[in-house]
Amino acid sequence: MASVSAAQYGKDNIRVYKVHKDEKTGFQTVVEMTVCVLLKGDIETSYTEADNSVVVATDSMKNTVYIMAKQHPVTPPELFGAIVATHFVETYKHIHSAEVKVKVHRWTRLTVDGMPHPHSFFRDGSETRTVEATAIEGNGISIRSAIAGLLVLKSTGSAFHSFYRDEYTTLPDVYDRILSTEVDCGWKWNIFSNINEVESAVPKFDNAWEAARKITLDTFAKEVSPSVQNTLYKMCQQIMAAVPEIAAVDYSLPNKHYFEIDMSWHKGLKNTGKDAEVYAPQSDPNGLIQCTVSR
Ligand SMILES: O=c1[nH]c(=O)c2[nH]c(=O)[nH]c2[nH]1
Repeated sequence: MASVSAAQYGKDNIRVYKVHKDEKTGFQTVVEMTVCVLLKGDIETSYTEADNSVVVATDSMKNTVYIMAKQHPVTPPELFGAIVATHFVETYKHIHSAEVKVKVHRWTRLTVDGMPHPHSFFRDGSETRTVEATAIEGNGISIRSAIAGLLVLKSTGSAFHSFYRDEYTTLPDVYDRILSTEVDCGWKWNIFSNINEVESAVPKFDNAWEAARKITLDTFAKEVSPSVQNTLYKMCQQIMAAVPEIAAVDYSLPNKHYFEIDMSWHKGLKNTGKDAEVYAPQSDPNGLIQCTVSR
């Protein structure tokens, strides 16, 4: 008889919105999130014997996320994720691990007539702030914070040459190219023993996110990049130095290619090398450069 060697289940794509209304100033602040909850524990019999008595319904998980959002702060997402994850392992004796992913969508306050508007917002790009908080019974809470979907491009200040050449190589050395990527950058915090430790760390979460975002964008802009690999590593080093409480930083960067278009066939038009102005953006295939840097 085959046995279950790994099992988890939960609710994905739980969409939640919370508004904070400041009665004094009349200003409202909004948070929109997409949450995923995955539970592990003594649940094998639900798979092997149709024993639903061990199944906390995924519908109940959705309800729990709504109730937790009402009863607790939803910011920073690290704290909210840790609260929800801890709830599941503490509430159900047979659940030993809960992984909660919180993806925060951007609602940026509108400026109207030069003033921040009290209750109107716009979606500022597809970037999200994401958190994976995992509570494991007896083993504390692990948290990975991340920036995802931050699309950037530089029109010069990037090169790629002197790479390995063999009979499969057609790419020429390039000393001036376009560099574009969609940043996925994560940082793992040292393990928290319990929810109180996460609460004490609250001011650090926003600071780390701001530092990682600034370092990523500043380095992308300022560095003359010899490769995605090296630029990514320089970002990792700076984030590790800026946030002492993290154990590791990881990046996953697609290299979104922009191809030169040879127009010499049309009346000798010059559009390559230093004359390149019109390019063909490629949707696929793309390079994919990943790295994790630890202490
Ligand atoms: O920055 C780069 N890294 C690579 O590994 C690579 N490979 C490639 O074809 N172009 C690039 N660019």
